[in-house]
Amino acid sequence: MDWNQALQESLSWLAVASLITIAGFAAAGALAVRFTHWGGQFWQIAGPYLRPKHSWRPLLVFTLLLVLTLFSVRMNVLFSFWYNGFYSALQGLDQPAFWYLLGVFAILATIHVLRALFTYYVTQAFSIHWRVWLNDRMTADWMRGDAYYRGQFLAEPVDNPDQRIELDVNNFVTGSVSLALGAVSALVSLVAFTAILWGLSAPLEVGGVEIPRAMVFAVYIYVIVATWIAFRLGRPLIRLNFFNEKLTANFRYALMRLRENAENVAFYQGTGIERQTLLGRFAALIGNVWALVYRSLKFDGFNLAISQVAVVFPFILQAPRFFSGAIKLGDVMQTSQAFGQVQDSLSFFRSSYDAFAQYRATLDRLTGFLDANQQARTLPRVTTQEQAGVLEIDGMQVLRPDGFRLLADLNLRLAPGQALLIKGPSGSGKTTLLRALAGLWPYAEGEVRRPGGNQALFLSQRPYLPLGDLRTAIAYPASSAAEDEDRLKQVLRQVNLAHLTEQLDLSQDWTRILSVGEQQRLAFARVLFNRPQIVFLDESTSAMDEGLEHALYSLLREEMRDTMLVSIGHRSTLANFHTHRLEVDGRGSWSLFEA
Ligand SMILES: Nc1ncnc2c1ncn2[C@@H]1O[C@H](COP(=O)(O)OP(=O)(O)OP(=O)(O)O)[C@@H](O)[C@H]1O
Repeated sequence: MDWNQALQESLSWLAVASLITIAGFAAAGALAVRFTHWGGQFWQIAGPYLRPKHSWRPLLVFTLLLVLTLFSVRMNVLFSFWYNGFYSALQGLDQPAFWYLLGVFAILATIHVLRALFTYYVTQAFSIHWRVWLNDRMTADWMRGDAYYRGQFLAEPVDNPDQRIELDVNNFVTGSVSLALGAVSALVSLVAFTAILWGLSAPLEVGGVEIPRAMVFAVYIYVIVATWIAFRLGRPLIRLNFFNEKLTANFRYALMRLRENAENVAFYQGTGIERQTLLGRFAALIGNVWALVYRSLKFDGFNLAISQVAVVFPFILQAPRFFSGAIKLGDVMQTSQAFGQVQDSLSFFRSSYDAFAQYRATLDRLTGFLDANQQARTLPRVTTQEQAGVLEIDGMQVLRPDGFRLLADLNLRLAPGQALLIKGPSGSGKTTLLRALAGLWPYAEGEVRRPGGNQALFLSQRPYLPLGDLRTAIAYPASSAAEDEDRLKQVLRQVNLAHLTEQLDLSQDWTRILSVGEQQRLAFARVLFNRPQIVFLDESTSAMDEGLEHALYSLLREEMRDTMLVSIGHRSTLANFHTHRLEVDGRGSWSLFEA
């Protein structure tokens, strides 16, 4: 190799290889997207990001990554020629060449280090931007059209959306980048180093038959046979790794559930049975870990042995020519290196089999998630029109998921300041009616006109406090600004939670700290803070005594005279605060009374 020409040659090699690789990659990518299932899935997830319509940047950066991958292959090729020259100089006791090649090495090594760091940075930046975009898309898609809630009504609801958003998005991005660049690197290295081996190999006579370029054929046969055996040995690892993830998740879920329900378990003194569950799940996990260990012993043992043989195999093949003086030490060393590179490149496809299987599982989970969200959005819901200052229900039918009719043909109208109390036996569909009015319940028909957006507030049976500080919890779903401080304190005092006024900025797990009754009072503070035109209260005072319930309803009526109320409640004392009463029997019939 003429090192004076190396830069120029390398640049033209890089230009040609880049053009071929980019064209080949684009063509292979388009074919995969068009004709393979996984390609289609990939495009469903990543298409909107990679399309130039969105931005040219991702495509340009990925192209840069392809070029950097080729650059890395070229560096390896240069190093292999450097080794050749260096060992030949040593063998020839050629001191000037020795020092000259050390100088060349300094340049090569500097470029190599800078290239590696730059490639690392660009790969990470590309992955991070992609992950940010994908996370944004997935969470937005999950929230859009209430898919996160309505997904439960699908025939096959998706499991663990949290895992899909957090873990699978990350795995998808890293998997896509590493598999794509790994395959390109392996293929280009394969071509480049096969060419080097081709140049270094001589014919070999086996049983009187002369095999031309025997070295190249020997490498391929060696690696293909080794790959096939390793593949057979390693195949069960895919299943074992899959189980490992699943069993770990099961164990972690059991631990998390115990933590979530600590108080209940403690009251029941149920630690014995909980421990049994934990140990049972852990035993399953550990059983699988042992299976992984035994399988890895065979698999890694074989791989280690093969790579040890691979150290000497090229030397053995080239030994006769070296000792006969036909080739130099440098050629032998370069042969060994090229042999290693070809072996690595071919091995990539074997070792990636596992990674690719996991990648396909990730694709399944992400596309399954997007499809389920889409289906959840297309589930029917009552037609809701936003209209200020009125609640009108026309021809509403509410069914159970099994088709049983809970409520038939409901019609009613509320004007500002009016209040409706819904009563009926347990399980008669009162909460479900509120779900239908909120547009959440898919098994309902009819038309609803009511205030929308922030002007309607639904307080559900189980109080909900978001993560974060207390001011966020009070203002929810609105956000609170600094100037709201006085109003926040005032509404807290109004609902008898004056002791919390100094803790507005404290981030705690408020659901755990506050009693259910206090959480219900906080929900009333939320109503007073947001002042909506209509409030739906589903047994929102169930944990309070009658006196407190009376005080809070009186407060609502005094402070928000024009607000419409729709309450569900069992206590007769509630009737005083409502202008209308709707009684449902849970079999379709209903009666409306005016107070
Ligand atoms: N997601 C669901 N899947 C299947 N059935 C459901 C679902 N949600 C509610 N149901 C059923 O619909 C019926 C009405 O439930 P709903 O919660 O509306 O009753 P309710 O009148 O509010 O009862 P309670 O007074 O006890 O709160 C019940 O039989 C319940 O089991």
